Amino acid sequence: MAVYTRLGAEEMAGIIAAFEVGTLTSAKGIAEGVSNSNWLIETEQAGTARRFILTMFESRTEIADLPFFLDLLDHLAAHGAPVARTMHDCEGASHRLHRTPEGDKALALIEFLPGVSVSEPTPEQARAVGGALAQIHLAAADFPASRENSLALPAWQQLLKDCGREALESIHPELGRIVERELALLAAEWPADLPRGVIHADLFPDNVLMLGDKVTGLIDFYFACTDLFAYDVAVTHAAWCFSSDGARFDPALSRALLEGYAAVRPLSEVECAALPLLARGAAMRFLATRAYDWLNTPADALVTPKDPMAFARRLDFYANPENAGVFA
Ligand SMILES: Nc1ncnc2c1ncn2[C@@H]1O[C@H](COP(=O)(O)OP(=O)(O)OP(=O)(O)O)[C@@H](O)[C@H]1O
Ligand SMILES: N[C@@H](CCO)C(=O)O
Repeated sequence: MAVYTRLGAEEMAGIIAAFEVGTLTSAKGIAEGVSNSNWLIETEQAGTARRFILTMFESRTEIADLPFFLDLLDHLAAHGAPVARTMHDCEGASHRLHRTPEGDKALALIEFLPGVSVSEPTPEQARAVGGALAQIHLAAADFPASRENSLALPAWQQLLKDCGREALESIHPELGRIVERELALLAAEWPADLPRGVIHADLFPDNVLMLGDKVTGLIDFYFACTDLFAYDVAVTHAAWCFSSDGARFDPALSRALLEGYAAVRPLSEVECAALPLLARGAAMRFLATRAYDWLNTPADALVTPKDPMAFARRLDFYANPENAGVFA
């Protein structure tokens, strides 16, 4: 479920009126998603039905980061990337604050894009996703703002330290040892001088809308930041090329994703050479946040934490020298 804040009908009509997109005709809470509250909004304007997504940002998103995220959507859409534009309100603002019993929360109204998220991607779909990822890397080249990656190596180290070795070993007896070994290697060898720019940083299948083999929407840019392009390729590889439990690697998806990316933005030799290590980092990023959530989510919480071992298995795969050829 992902509607954390209740909005009454009059309240919702008032919110939508401020965006001047017509009269509200329906507002339905969206079940998917875990971080924010989302509604599918329908309005009628001059006899035409229009659809939008209303997002209320819950505690995980810093309001100070919203101009970066929302201006980025507009920039990418204006450069022809499959990304939803934000609807600006009557004062020209990309987001508004709304008073709720838990304090002021930010709201944004975003263009509705057609498409569904695939759960069993085909190689042709992976190829299209690789191409769309490269497209946003190129399209963001002249985006003027930047944002530090708040989930880079120092954050993984801190999150895993906060978990504690004993707690990690309660998830799996080997996890403490693996994390210690891998964090040391990543800290020693993380590349600093590869091409960088704005990256999505979380391009999982549930953040891509597709119709057949075509990408119709890249969504959920709320981890977007300025970091290595090849790291974003590694994140997307880890997210798309395995069964969701991480137990099975699919070489056809991997080949197609990498070819799709390279067809739009060829990777340099140094970027290709760094991919095996960056993929270990990508697996560690999701292992760290998932392990932290696994250990710190109250049993009666509305959301079920995701399995950290699914990314420990991917890490194991990427760390195995026999699999180095995957990125060759
Ligand atoms: N621009 C859009 N057009 C159409 N549908 C959208 C759009 N943005 C979001 N959605 C729908 O809303 C759902 C929830 O959105 P999203 O994944 O951004 O939620 P979240 O809680 O913010 O993120 P997450 O669960 O990844 O932390 C998506 O699965 C998708 O079905
Ligand atoms: N895509 C992430 C959740 C949001 O960062 C995961 O699967 O762990």
